[in-house]
Amino acid sequence: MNSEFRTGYLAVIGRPNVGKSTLTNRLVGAKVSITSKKAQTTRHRIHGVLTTDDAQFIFVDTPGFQMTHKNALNRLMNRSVTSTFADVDVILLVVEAGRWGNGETEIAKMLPADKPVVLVINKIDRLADKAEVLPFIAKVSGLHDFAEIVPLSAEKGLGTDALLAAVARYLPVSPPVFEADDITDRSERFMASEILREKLFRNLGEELPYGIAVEIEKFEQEGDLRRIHAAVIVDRDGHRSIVIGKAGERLKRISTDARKEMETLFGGKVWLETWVKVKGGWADDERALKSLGYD
Ligand SMILES: Nc1nc2c(ncn2[C@@H]2O[C@H](COP(=O)(O)OP(=O)(O)OP(=O)(O)O)[C@@H](O)[C@H]2O)c(=O)[nH]1
Repeated sequence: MNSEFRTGYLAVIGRPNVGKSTLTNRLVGAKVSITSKKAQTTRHRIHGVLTTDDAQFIFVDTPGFQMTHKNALNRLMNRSVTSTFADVDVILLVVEAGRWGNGETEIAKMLPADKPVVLVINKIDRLADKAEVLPFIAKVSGLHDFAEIVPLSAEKGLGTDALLAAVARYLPVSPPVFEADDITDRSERFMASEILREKLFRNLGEELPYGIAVEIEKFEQEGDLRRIHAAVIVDRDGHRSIVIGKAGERLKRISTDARKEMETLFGGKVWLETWVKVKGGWADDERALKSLGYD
């Protein structure tokens, strides 16, 4: 192995809708491995891993920034900031070409001084003339001491290699944490739980109970069909109704969103059964939804 191999943790942050998910998915794709070679040094959940010849990029979840809820930033300021930035090596702040608004100003205030922040200027495909980005770069470079500024289009895949090259420099020299190509159904299982978790975050917004977790209890494959049994685990009985929603509608929406994304990712039908479990005891009688999807 390359003795200069680098491995590090990255947080992708930014205002809602700037393209964080598009960027992360473009970089990571479905290639996720959960076989850790050594103890994880992060408290974060891993969103995805990209391994190249020279480096391993480990993308961590940044829930505070993934919520579309208008109070997401307040919430983040109150309690998530430290944990979002703890343990990562590089922060990728994503903005849209030509747009630096209040959201960006607020986020910039929270950036830690001791971590490299790479500014990603996304959606440059929208610019009629790519040179239009130059005055914007000049402007934003004065707003924070960015380690690098990289214009790109996450959707079109333009400039993403340049981003990786720019980011790799800030990762510590260290062997990979994850196996490079170990794509097994365990990794699909992992992706399934991450997708469901993300849908919970999105749909519950500010109501997201503390300590909520997802457990994939069964993951079976028959041809192209995957049968997945997932439990959403909450701390207290009162949290269950929050997740389930009126007449089970919320959990149904969450599960449908999750199933659709799983089907796209896995390239086949998914039969997803989801229910809510209160930590410490099963609540099968309250099983919210029996079978979803596979229509
Ligand atoms: N034109 C263009 N659109 C993009 C690009 N990247 C993302 N988008 C679009 O921007 C919208 C938001 O993208 P997401 O990746 O969901 O943004 P996000 O920052 O993850 O959003 P939240 O999860 O709500 O915080 C989607 O409609 C994307 O298709 C890009 O490079 N160019």
